Amino acid sequence: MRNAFEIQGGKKLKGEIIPQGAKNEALQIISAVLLTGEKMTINNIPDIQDVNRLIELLGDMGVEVNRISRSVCTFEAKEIDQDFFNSEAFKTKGGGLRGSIMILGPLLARFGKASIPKPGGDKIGRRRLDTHFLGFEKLGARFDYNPETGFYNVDASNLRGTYILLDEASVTGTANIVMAAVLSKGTTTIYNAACEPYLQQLCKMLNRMGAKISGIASNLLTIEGVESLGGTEHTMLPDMIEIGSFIGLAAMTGSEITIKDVKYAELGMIPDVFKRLGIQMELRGDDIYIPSQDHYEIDTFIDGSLLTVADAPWPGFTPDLLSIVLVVATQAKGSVLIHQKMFESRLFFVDKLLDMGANIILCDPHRATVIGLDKQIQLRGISMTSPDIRAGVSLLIAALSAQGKSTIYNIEQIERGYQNIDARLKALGADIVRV
Ligand SMILES: CC(=O)N[C@H]1[C@@H](OP(=O)(O)OP(=O)(O)OC[C@H]2O[C@@H](n3ccc(=O)[nH]c3=O)[C@H](O)[C@@H]2O)O[C@H](CO)[C@@H](O)[C@@H]1O
Ligand SMILES: C=C(OP(=O)(O)O)C(=O)O
Repeated sequence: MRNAFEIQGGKKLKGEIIPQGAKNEALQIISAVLLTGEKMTINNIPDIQDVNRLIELLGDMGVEVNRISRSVCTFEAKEIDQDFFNSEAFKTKGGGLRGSIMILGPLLARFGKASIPKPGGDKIGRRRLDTHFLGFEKLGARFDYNPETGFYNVDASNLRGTYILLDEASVTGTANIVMAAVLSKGTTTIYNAACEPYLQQLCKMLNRMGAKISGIASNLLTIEGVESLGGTEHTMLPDMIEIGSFIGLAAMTGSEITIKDVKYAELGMIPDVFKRLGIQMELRGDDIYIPSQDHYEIDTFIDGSLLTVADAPWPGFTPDLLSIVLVVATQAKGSVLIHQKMFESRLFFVDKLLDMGANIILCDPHRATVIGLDKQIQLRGISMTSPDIRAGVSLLIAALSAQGKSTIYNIEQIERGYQNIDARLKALGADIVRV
């Protein structure tokens, strides 16, 4: 199996790149097709493992799936094969990705019961699901977890709207509860709701299907339950995490890159965080143009103290881009403290960057101080294994900037979230071979 990339680093890249549709939005939107028996047409679907697995799972459940092209798919969830939920196939496939947890809300809303194997996803620390189940319970569901089978079973024949204060602003948790609430009786109020663009897109689509959700983009959602939902068409936003990854890639490799049609207004503080690392960029129409730059200098706080880049629930900075910020900082002038507040095992990949010659002090599992090399010393190519999706891309960026050859193993981790990444980077001049 060809599951490694061999990279000859040190080349400047040049050209235009189109971001894929957003992975984390796609997982919500595709789960939501279960809420109606009518036809749903979904555009700009990223052709990546996680999303393809979810689409396959829906097909196995009995949803009529028509893949018109790699990026457009129609779904009709007229009937669902309830026996499939007891099968080994469901255990393997459902457990294979984190996003599968979001079929629970729609299944509960429409069929009154659902079960799901403990979901997969990255090993980036503890990833609890309390918010999801506490929310379902508030709506009147009962759930149990069977440690022997590894299944969560939820029963909810009569969901009723209520006031829910989420114990944390969980992204997939909010999506799940919203999808359960749209068909519940009465009014549901969700406070401390996550409000990422993924969720805004989901809520807007649900409203087009006939749902009554207000407060979209805020952390207070009000949902008036309706009897049923109809079909609609939906187009995914460009993937903001991919856009951030490409900004980092351009800076680190000194490349001139234009990222096309980014939907800038939806990127929140992402461009500003990269600008504080000293990276120049220009908004041209709706494209981000990054000139080739040999140096970039990290800003300090106004009082002159060391800059900290930390994650926070939206509109804060997404944790999914902190690994990329970290790697880009290794070649900046100046220093920065990276504070990964949400996940406790997402910074350990810095060991690989240390092997490549980067100057980083891992203070504790959540914090790393990066002392930039200002491109005075290039990183060295090494062999490494990708531990998770974003660390994987960060290592790929490091390898593309490094002197000599690097090999990255376990690239499924990268490919579950980045579409055709080797071919797309090769088109910009990168030297990547799949081995
Ligand atoms: C499929 C999908 O969409 N995955 C994304 C989703 O995962 P997911 O929805 O699983 O992540 P959650 O938002 O539930 O939580 C992520 C982590 O942050 C912690 N937490 C969360 C909210 C909060 O207010 N305080 C807090 O500490 C949680 O305990 C957890 O450790 O959101 C994460 C956080 O943006 C992203 O990294 C994932 O890429
Ligand atoms: C952590 C991520 O994905 P998942 O939640 O699917 O593991 C991610 O997209 O960075």
